[in-house]
Amino acid sequence: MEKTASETRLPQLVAEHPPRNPGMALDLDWVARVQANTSAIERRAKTLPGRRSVKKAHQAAWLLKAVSCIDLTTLSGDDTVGRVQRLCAKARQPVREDILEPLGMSGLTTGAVCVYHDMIAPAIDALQGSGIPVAAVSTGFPAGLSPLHLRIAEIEESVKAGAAEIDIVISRRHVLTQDWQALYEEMRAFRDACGDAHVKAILATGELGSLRNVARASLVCMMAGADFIKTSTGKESVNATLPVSLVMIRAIRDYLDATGYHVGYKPAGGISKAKDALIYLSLMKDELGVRWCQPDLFRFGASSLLGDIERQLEHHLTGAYSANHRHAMG
Ligand SMILES: O=C[C@H](O)COP(=O)(O)O
Repeated sequence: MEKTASETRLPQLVAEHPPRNPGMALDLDWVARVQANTSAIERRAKTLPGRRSVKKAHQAAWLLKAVSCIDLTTLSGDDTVGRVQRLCAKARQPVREDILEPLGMSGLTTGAVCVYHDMIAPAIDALQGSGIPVAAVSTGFPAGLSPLHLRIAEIEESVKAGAAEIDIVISRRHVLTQDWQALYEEMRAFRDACGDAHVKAILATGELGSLRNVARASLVCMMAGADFIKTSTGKESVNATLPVSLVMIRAIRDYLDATGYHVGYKPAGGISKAKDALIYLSLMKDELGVRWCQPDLFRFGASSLLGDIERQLEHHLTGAYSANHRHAMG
């Protein structure tokens, strides 16, 4: 990505939103044709961290871009209203004013706040007037093994409670047994239950066995109307990785080429360093273009990334790092 200065400068916001992916009939021949060359993908992924993805002069702008793409997340059994309120305050003002002002930035927020169903109402209250959407994880997150009718009812409840985005988990067994029809029908039912709320399909890629399965599951979920495909719940032993990201991003590109519809991408789980955020953004730019570096088509699912980005921005301005407690998350 290290090209001319104008190419590496932060792209201006594009106002127009592409139409929502309506999905299409399940095309099993297309699914069967999908392959993934694991060694080539892993080779390419290995080169990504070594590259200086963004010129130093433009790093602050890209880090601010990364902040606007974060689904600021808390998904813990011990979540409380107080914790969610503090997280929402952070989503409204993700970076301290004294850091933002010299960078000429105001009105920056995270892309969304992501919580369990019970925390939707407190999050909506705390985000009132900010325009920040609440995303809810659903369908028996993280394993997705509760009865189908309960998983669908859970989506409906969360939409009724005001979640604008629903992060569903797929049944991994449908992928592991290559039952694409079952995966398609499940995803279609989830999408229908979401109504106007956007649906992110969590593939739990660390449990899918192969990159080819990741590619095929990505395609089937897009055919069934997923607005976003997302790597992980953050609870698997392997979460977002660069090889998996390459496969999913290329599936998004193939789907765009074939249908004209834009599907978003959300790597999630274990992304906690600013430098990793820059690698992901530069990967999106290289593979799909700058349009996919905006929050309606790209999100990070992350609970601790924001703190490191704020530290790096402060370092960019002052040349020094402050203590972690100055960048508390909630
Ligand atoms: O979807 C978001 C993930 O659960 C967050 O994972 P993390 O806590 O590893 O950042």
